[in-house]
Amino acid sequence: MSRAALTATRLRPLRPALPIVVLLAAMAAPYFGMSLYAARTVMLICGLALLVSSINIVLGYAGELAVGQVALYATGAYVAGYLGSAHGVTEILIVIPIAILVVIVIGLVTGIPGLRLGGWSLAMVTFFLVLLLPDFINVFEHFTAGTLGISVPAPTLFGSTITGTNFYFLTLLVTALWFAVFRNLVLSRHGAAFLVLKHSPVLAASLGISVFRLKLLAYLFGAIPAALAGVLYGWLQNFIAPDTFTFQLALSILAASVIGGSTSIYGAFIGAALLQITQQEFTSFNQWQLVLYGAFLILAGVFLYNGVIGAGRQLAGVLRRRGWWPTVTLPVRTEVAPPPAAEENELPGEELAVQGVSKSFGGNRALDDVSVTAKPGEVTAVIGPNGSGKTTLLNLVCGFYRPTSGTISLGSRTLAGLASYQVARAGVARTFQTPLIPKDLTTRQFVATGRYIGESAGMAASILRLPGYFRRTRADDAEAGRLLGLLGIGHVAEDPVSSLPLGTRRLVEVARCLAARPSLFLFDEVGSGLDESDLDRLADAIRMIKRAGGTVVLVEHNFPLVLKLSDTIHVLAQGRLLASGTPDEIQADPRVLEEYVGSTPSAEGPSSIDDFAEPALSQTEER
Ligand SMILES: Nc1ncnc2c1ncn2[C@@H]1O[C@H](COP(=O)(O)OP(=O)(O)OP(=O)(O)O)[C@@H](O)[C@H]1O
Repeated sequence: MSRAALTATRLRPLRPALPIVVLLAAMAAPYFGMSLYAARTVMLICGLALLVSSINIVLGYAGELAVGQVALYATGAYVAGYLGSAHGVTEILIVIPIAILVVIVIGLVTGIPGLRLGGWSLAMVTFFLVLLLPDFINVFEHFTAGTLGISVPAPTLFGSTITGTNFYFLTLLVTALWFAVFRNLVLSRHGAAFLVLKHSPVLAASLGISVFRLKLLAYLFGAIPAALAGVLYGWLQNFIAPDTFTFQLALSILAASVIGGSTSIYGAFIGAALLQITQQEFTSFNQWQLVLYGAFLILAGVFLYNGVIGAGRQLAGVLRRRGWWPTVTLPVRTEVAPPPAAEENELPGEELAVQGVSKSFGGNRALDDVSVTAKPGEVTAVIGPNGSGKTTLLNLVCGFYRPTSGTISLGSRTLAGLASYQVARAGVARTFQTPLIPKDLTTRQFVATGRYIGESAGMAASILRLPGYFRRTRADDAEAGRLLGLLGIGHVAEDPVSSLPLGTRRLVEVARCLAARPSLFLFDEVGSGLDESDLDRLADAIRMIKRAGGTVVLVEHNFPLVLKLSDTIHVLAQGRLLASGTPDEIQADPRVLEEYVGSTPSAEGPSSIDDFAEPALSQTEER
């Protein structure tokens, strides 16, 4: 890592520990004459905030619409009711784990088929879960007492009954603990993985993330606060009946999530408070709530990104730019030695062998019997006119498509037939023709997602903030900063990655690939849209990968860049391999010129392919 990057400073908005202050104030309130009504309101807001956080994890972070939280909420309440009234089990440390276990089982039963089928299946499965809830309650009448409802005895802790102010404290404590867990998870590399998944499952898979597993994990994780909310609600009410758990409630917590900001942690409290207070204070509101929530969801979807929290962040951004918002300068953590540069630490390059690969899309033969090899320590370019099959070739290598025939291997491993995330784990990293850039991540965080599969996931370490979490975060931060510096864009490390212009996004994608330290780099039109200085930096980075022993496949329209960097060039035309050779051989090949120009070279016509390419780098530079 460069000294400059190490000693650089980062600007962060001033964030007082507001949640802790609010929690302490709420804890102290009973000692300052808080009314029972106010305490009850706070407890109901906590319960709703737990429910809303369930939606935030699944929808706001992992991007999967699931509306079954109300069913899981009901499950938590009924578990507390059944255990207490039928078995006399009211011990908090027994009831809460059982409720969590039951909702996780329900989550698995609904989530596995819902997510396996893809598309809107999970939304449909959970929608019907809520719709059929009254029927389920009747079917399981033995446990639920059907439409009559069931009493929920007060909870106990080590034999002492928890009521009144103690129950108020219990509610605050459970809510605070959950939000600490939620915060620690989403502010770790796992939260970044959720945001990547939300933006693009294709990108997530290319980082080695199993989309199905991560979505299921988010869904199950999101079931936990719903169960907690249900148990607390049952204990608060001491009686539950099916008419509480309606589809109307499902819609209102969805609206609360959108109001607060679904990709936020504490926005859940804003949404929950608005929901609870409007319901309590304006009784006429209740008959209009479905219409109003529906209208609000449409309006918020169109005009508001990430609810009140998003609007607040935008406003803070504007104020900060004008110098009206306080900022603190944090030194970059320098106590950890940065990992060695790739050049000092050889890349594990392996040979890519594509043998006789064909791919048809219906009647369209996108690739026809193509064989290409790419060696470690070399840059292998694949060029060809639009629609000649270059991206299809990359997609086949990455496992996004399966070849109609032929084999693909990397070193001794066969890639064809592996799922895309398995290909990534086998050591393949790629950029995309249109860079896939998630929202709500800084550039540094995004580059660090390249390292997601490099080390064990450490979810428990992240949630509990164990030393391993800090070690990994420092290493991720340092490596991401180093790579950004290497590409000459270290100054954007703390900027939202989605705010970057196209050229910078392409360089950021290269940094993300480098972070994975893969055996094979697949660069898809990575030079497109870059100005000359960016192209120089890109060329330097590719040369560095080559020197470090990495295998590079470069799909590129910028012919001068290709000539400058490549050891071997393969030319595709209409899905077939037209020519292969060194840059000199390819430049001199009349078939290639004809394919690009549409005629054989003539005295009047262009003399080389790069007459048609975007002017960029001098070909006379060192290869
Ligand atoms: N998923 C798909 N479904 C149907 N046809 C496809 C699909 N992907 C690619 N094709 C077709 O395969 C052919 C090759 O497309 P491909 O995108 O690989 O070309 P390319 O050389 O990368 O072009 P460009 O330089 O414009 O990116 C085209 O005819 C395209 O329409």
